[in-house]
This record gives sequence, structure tokens and C-alpha cells, in this order.
Amino acid sequence: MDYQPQLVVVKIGSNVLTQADGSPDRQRMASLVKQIAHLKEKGLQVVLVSSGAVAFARNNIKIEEKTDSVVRKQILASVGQIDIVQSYKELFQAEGHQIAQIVVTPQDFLSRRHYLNIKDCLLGLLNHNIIPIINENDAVAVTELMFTDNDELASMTAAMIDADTLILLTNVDGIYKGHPNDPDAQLIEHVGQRTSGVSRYIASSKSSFGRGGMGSKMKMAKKAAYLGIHVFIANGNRDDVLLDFYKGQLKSTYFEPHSSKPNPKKWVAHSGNYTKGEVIVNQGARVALHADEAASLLPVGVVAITGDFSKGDIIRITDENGEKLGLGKAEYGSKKAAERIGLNNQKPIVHYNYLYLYKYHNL
Ligand SMILES: Nc1ncnc2c1ncn2[C@@H]1O[C@H](COP(=O)(O)OP(=O)(O)O)[C@@H](O)[C@H]1O
Ligand SMILES: N[C@@H](CCC(=O)OP(=O)(O)O)C(=O)O
Repeated sequence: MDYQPQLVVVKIGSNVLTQADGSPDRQRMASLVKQIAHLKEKGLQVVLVSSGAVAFARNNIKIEEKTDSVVRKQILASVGQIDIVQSYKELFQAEGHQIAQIVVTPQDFLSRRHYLNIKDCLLGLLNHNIIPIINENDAVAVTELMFTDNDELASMTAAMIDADTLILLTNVDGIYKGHPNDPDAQLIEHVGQRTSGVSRYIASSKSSFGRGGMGSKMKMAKKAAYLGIHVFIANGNRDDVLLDFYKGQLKSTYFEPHSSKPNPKKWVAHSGNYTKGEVIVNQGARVALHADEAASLLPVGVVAITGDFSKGDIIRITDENGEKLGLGKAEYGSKKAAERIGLNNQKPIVHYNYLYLYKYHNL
């Protein structure tokens, strides 16, 4: 490893914490806890994003057949979350560590105030040497109001707290050039800034308990790397996976980080699924945004505004052909923006510091 990790977000997928029959794999959990304790002893700060609430409850409670599928998941998640956190509490306590639980929804990342509140809380916990354990609030975030999966939540968290490293633990060693069950499939060990074509290897199949699949994992890994974070997709079922990471011997798919970007962009970059409106821009604005020199988005290049947004909301930027160019924080609301369409000498609708363009991270 050619850098010294200091602040690491570790995401543990449901399938890592469950056995083949779906029951909790407490031995695996205990091993990962011991390894995190070891990282802490070595002076690293660790934030844990853990899935598994639904999986931990699945075999434990009987839910009536006729129960609505969303309610079923809410019941499983809210029951299972206690078990997950209780188990982590006992295991970390045995290692001499305190934990804290934080459950969040995508909406909490959409509001700048909530975003900063979560960030302050996480940094406060870390300053007090307490290990934060984060999961999606599955009782509240249902259907379209959910994160794609916890890989997205982990990547957003890593960006939020300026972590230097994101480790996504799943049940395979990383992204293979083919199906991971195929013995001839080769592991992609390194994804550089200019690597392309990785997505063609990703099959839509998921692990038995996973939500988003490898496609979303790769997308989130690439995004975090673009924001300056070292990202590893690795196998949480391998003994010593985190110790190997510390020794710089981790078998994984590693995403090399781009140079670090200013902080506000990290928030904007991760709000893409939760925009309040859209600004459609003409060819001139498109060229300006894609030029090497940094440019803010001015009303003169805007041809239409959709949605109802206020100052500070995240908006999508699209060209006239419908191509999505990026995201930005609105400097003023949709009403004012609509009045200024096509006008010269106006305040930018999105300032460069709060503009995040997709041009860099297409794989
Ligand atoms: N090219 C690929 N390389 C590795 N895994 C892949 C690939 N294509 C699809 N997968 C699938 O992605 C799964 C991991 O994603 P997912 O089920 O979301 O895991 P998790 O629950 O850990 O988030 C693997 O178990 C594997 O079946
Ligand atoms: N929040 C859910 C997990 C959602 C999720 O993304 O799962 P996974 O794909 O296994 O990381 C739970 O705790 O059951």
C-alpha cells in the first residue's frame, strides 16, 4: 500500500453476516469485530456500515402470509436491527470498545443541515473513540425513498467524513472478468482513473441476501474514488480480510483515487438520486461545463427549468438531448431561475464549487 490509511469506512454486506441457510453467522461477525479492534489498536479510526438487519430477523419471526411485502421488510428490519446492534455491542465490548448506532434515510443526505448534523455526530463519536455503526433506517425508508443499497450509504458516508479509505466487504474477492463462479474468470485487481469497460463483466445476479448487486457496488466505488478515496471491494468471508488490508496484502479490486476534491462537491455528488428539479442547458453551456477551465452555470445558458426547488436544493443538469451532465446546488429557487432563463449578467444558478459533473467517472 502506497499510503497510510487513517480513517476507514468498512461496509459489511448481509451475506457476509449470514450463513448459507440465512441464519446469522455470529462467528464471522466476531472475527470482523476482532479485526476492526486490531485496526483501532494500530491507530486507525473506523466507521462501520453494516447491513444484515433483515437477514438477522428472517428466520426468527413468523410473519403472516397476507402481510404486505413492504410492511414485511419493515418488520424484519426493525426487529433484526436490535439483534445486529446488540451482537456488535457485546462483541466490541469484549474487545474494550464502545459503539454507537446511527440509522439514516436518503432524505437526511439531501438536506444540507441534516447532512452536517450527521457529519458532526460521526466526527464527535470518532473524537471520543467510539465506533459508529450505521445502517439505513429501513422502517422509514421504503420503496422509492431508499438508498440503492448500503454500498451507496457507505460511499456517501466516506465522502461525508473525508475518509481516506472505503472497504466494501461482500462474498466475492472483487470484480471478476466473468462470473465469479467460473474458475477461469480473472479478478480485476486495479481500476485506474482511465480504466474503462469494467461494467461489461458485471452480471445482474446477486448474492442470496444482497440488494444492489455488483453493478451498484462498482458505481459507488468509482464515485468514491473520483472523490479522492481509496476503495477496495473484497471478500468479507475470507479470514483476516481486514488484517490483510492493513498489511497491504488484500486480495481485492482496488479503485485508485483521483486527487481530492473540495468538500461541498462530495455532498453534491452523492445527492444524484434525490434531486428536486432540473435545469436544461443549451450547447454553449454544455461546452463551457465540459471545458478544462472551471465554470459556473449561468442563466444565459439555461433553456428550461423543471420541478419546484428552493435555494440550497440539489438540481440535475441536463442538455437539450436529455443527456445528464451533472448535479449542482441551486443558488436560488426555481421561480427566480425561471425568470432569468436566457438572461445575461445574472448570478450563477450553480456555483462551480457546488457543481459535480459526470464526465469523469463513466466506466
Ligand atoms: N463480474 C462480477 N464479479 C464479481 N461478482 C459479480 C460479478 N457480476 C455479478 N456479481 C455478483 O455480485 C454479488 C455481490 O453483490 P451483492 O449481492 O450486492 O453483495 P452484498 O450483499 O455484499 O452487497 C456476488 O455474489 C456475485 O454473484
Ligand atoms: N438495510 C438492510 C440492508 C440493505 C443492503 O443494502 O444490503 P446489502 O446489499 O447486503 O449491503 C438491512 O440491514 O437488512
